[in-house]
Amino acid sequence: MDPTTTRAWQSLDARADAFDPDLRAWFDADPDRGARWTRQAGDLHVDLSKNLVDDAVLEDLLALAEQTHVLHHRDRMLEGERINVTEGRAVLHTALRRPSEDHLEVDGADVVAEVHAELAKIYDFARRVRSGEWTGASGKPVRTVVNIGIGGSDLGPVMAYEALRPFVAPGLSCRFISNIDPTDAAEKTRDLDPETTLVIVASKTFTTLETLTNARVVREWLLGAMRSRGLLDEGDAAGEAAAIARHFVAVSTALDKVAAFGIDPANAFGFWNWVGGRYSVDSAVGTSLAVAIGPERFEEFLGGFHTIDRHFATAAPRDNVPLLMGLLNVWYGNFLGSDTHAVLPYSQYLHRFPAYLQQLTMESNGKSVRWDGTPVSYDTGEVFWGEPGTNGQHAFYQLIHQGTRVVPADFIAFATPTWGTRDGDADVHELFLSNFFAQTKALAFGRTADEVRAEGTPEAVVPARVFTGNRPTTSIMAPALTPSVLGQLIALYEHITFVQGAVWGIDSFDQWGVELGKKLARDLVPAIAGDTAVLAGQDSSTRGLIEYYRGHRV
Ligand SMILES: O=P(O)(O)OC[C@H]1O[C@](O)(CO)[C@@H](O)[C@@H]1O
Repeated sequence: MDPTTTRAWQSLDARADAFDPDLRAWFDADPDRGARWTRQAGDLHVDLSKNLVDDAVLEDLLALAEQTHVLHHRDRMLEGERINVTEGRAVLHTALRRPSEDHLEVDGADVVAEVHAELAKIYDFARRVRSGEWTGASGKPVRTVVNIGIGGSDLGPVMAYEALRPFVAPGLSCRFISNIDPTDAAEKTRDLDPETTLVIVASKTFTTLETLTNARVVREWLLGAMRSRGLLDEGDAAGEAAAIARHFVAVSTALDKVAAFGIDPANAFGFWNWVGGRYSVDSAVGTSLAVAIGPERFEEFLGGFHTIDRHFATAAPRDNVPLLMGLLNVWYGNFLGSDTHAVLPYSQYLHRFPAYLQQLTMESNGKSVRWDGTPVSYDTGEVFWGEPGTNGQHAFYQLIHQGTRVVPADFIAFATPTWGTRDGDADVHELFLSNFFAQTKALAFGRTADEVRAEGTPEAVVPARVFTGNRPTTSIMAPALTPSVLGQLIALYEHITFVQGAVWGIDSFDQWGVELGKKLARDLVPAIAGDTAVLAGQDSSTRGLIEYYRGHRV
């Protein structure tokens, strides 16, 4: 449906015209605003009070959710209806983290049972690798797991691995190869010991050019390195197959294609086409993580997702954190003119979280037509971006504090640093957190000209030192960055993304927008290689760029 036809949308439109937010005045008038606008979801303590929202706007936003049937749509997703209409698929990433005693039948199969059967295989494999029972071809245990994948088959695993580094088994590490730029695989294999390396080729479709190319490159590297160590003879096909069987496993929904690539399907972990790539870190796509942190911690990770799934499914609308945060994003994007949204984790371990969220949110909600193919007449997905604090403070926060654009921002922090710290680091953590607390305060309340003057600032400089305030933020805190809390954070953003897509009436689960570029890249290969006829058929810009490349390549 077209959300602009709802009464709630029209009311929000009218409200936005006259909206004159004043966080200072709102906090002064309501000493309980902080508590009144704080919600709990699992371990996540979410303070919404520094958003540009009052009770009237909240009521309209909740009415908008009702009039666009967001919660009905949520239930259809959770029950396995084919809400990914352009691909005719169910959307069931939430089934990946349901407990084994649950049941959910889709197309005659109990998907929860299937999930747990696959998890059991992954956990068994992870235990064998971690214990040293699984060895490479020369009998040495695995020291490095190399995940080859891209998009959802890379960003989730690498983000979660980085976030949970303190839980990684000593002596084990992961590397991630994603880019088809040959320097990526070259750099990641340069100092690797092939005898102790296990490669996981992760691709939902097992057709992705980057991943299959990198898998071939790394296979050649591994076999070549084995040969140069005298562990394999030139032309020994059986020896090669045996080496591949010990050093390569795959993750995919297309096990036939895995076999065609030369990986024994017995060494493959599957998932299902009802899991979108960007929603797949908690499927077999997370195998590298399961090996790195171990099955018990991976279970906690899944448990964290499930906690937020339950919250999203059951919490009353006005306490439902993903619903509220999704609706606030709609408020900023569609009514207050924000084009972007910053995510600023005060945790170095979360340094890949914004990049992960970029795929989750922008591949999901960067759409211009609704489910029924009709064009939207309003903005959809905003640009998500971010960097960990405090680094960002010394880079782009200037614009968030004093620029002309309003950038709603989510600040994320943890009470206890717990790991990666040394004795005495508690003080440093407090300095770190003082920045987290200070930034949202500065953004909300700013600094008036009179306050600046009172500091003795020369009059000529006063305007430049004024902070208008009223820069919206949400603060998310949790006790510590554990596997469970990471799962909770990911699920929170998955459901925020869902809520926005549901209000806009778009299909958040397809990604046709990535296809054209892939096709054109394939079509251009002959022109780049020197086919003059194909080159002549290109537009003048593309032709000129290819000619430049051909003229300058050394
Ligand atoms: O896992 P696959 O099939 O290799 O796809 C990788 C990524 O490519 C995309 O399809 C986009 O091209 C993403 O949606 C996906 O996560």
